[in-house]
Amino acid sequence: RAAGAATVAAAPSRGGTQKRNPWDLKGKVSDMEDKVRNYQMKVKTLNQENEVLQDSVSQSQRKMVQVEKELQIQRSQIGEYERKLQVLAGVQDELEKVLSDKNFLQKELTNLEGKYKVMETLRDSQETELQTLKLSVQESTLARVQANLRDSEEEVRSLKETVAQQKDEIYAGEMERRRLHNTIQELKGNIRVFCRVRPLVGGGLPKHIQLATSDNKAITLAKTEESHTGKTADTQKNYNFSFDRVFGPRTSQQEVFEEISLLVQSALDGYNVCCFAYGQTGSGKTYTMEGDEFDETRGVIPRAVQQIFKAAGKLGEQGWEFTFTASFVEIYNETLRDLLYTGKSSKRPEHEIRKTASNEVTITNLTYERVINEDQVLGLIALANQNRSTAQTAQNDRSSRSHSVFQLDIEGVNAGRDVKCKSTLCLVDLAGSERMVKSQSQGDRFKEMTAINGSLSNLGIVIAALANKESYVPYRNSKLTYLLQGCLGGNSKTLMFVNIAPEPDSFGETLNSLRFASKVTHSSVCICDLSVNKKIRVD
Ligand SMILES: Nc1ncnc2c1ncn2[C@@H]1O[C@H](COP(=O)(O)OP(=O)(O)OP(=O)(O)O)[C@@H](O)[C@H]1O
Repeated sequence: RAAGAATVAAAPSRGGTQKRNPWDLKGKVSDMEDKVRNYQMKVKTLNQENEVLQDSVSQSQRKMVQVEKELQIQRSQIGEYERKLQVLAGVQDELEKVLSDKNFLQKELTNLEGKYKVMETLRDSQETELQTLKLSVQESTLARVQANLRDSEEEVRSLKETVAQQKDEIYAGEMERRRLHNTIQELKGNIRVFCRVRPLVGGGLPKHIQLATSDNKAITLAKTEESHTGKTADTQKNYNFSFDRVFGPRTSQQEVFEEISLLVQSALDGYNVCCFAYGQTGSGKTYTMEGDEFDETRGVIPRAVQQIFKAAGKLGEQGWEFTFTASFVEIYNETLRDLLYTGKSSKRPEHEIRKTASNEVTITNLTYERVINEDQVLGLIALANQNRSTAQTAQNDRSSRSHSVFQLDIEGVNAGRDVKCKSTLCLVDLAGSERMVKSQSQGDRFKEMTAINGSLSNLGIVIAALANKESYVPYRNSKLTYLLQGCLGGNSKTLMFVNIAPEPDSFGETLNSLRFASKVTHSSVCICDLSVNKKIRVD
């Protein structure tokens, strides 16, 4: 306002700076009016300006309020930012920490990488070293193994030589054993006769039969002859016989078999072996040959079969391989019957004895069964017995009147030695040898009797001819001897059991049996007193 006042004071008056005369009051009033107007103008202007200014002040105040508001907002934003900044500072601290951690880890990593590289280098060098070591170890091991191998080969070679040598020795020993065994058997006689006395049915010992206890080879049959006149004393006639062995009524099946087992061994050694049981019905032939089902009372056939398979198994260790073929045939009325036949009875084939080109005896249409063990053979024996008993029911007492022939063909091959052996073990249960009064026999019975007598006496003749080494042996005179031709004679071993019944009423038959057997064993020697013989009734 001072400036405004100054401006008013300085406002030009009319005529500018022309000074009014002191008198000129009018002029002076006009001037003053001019000045007031001027001032009023100026006040107006100033008021206007003031209004403008007040407007602008209120505007500015509003703006200031606005600005303050904004400032407030800004402040609160700044506060917000400051909080965020604080948070960010915390985050930054965290980040810095992480960063420093990262740096630390980075350093560690670099450190570890360095170490890893060192380790890698170490590993590489160690691997190279190991490789070198391995190679050298392998080489030395290889050399050692090769040396061991050479030693082992040498050892194996020498062992092989020893084994071959031992095998040779065993083989030579086996051959020597066979030779000696055969020599012993030949010394004992290729034809032997054993006598076996059956126990009395009620037990005890028969009075008319005396056995020599000294050597078990003699048997005496005593017959008391009553005085015909009554004036002289009764006389006792003794009939003495000697055989290769006499078995008393108490002899067990085992003891009997011990004697035969040597012959069974001969069969495996390649010699034909034939074992007969001769005697009247009920004298113990079947008991001797087959026995019964109990272990201790088993007879020759099951024991022989057991021994054969056992011995074959042992010879197998020395390179021998055996094949066994079994057959079982019955001869009844000079007719052959297959005891192993299992077909229909209506289709039962007929059989003929034939000789092959190699002079071997064979029977047409007969069952020849390959067997590999004892049980199989025992099964066949059971089948044969079944077949026999079927025929027996159809024809009473038939088995006593037929011969049954069990044959086991044995073939041995020792491929390593290029040797073979072939033999037959023949075990025969003969028909009952009792004679019948001709007048009492008619029809079929007569035919049977003739057939039995014929074949048994022919068997005696054949064995006697063989024992006497006669040039002609009448094998073909009966089916039995024809069938057994291969097993009798030559190097074959023949054993005949003469079974005798101990009952006094069998005296005649017993004497006949002993005479028959005696004829076989001492064919050229007559032991019995023929004059006495004439007095004995044999029917
Ligand atoms: N040594 C013995 N010990 C005990 N019992 C025996 C003996 N010998 C035979 N026996 C018995 O006597 C009876 C007749 O024997 P076995 O059947 O063997 O005679 P066999 O001569 O074969 O007669 P068959 O000619 O009728 O066949 C049978 O019951 C048998 O068990």
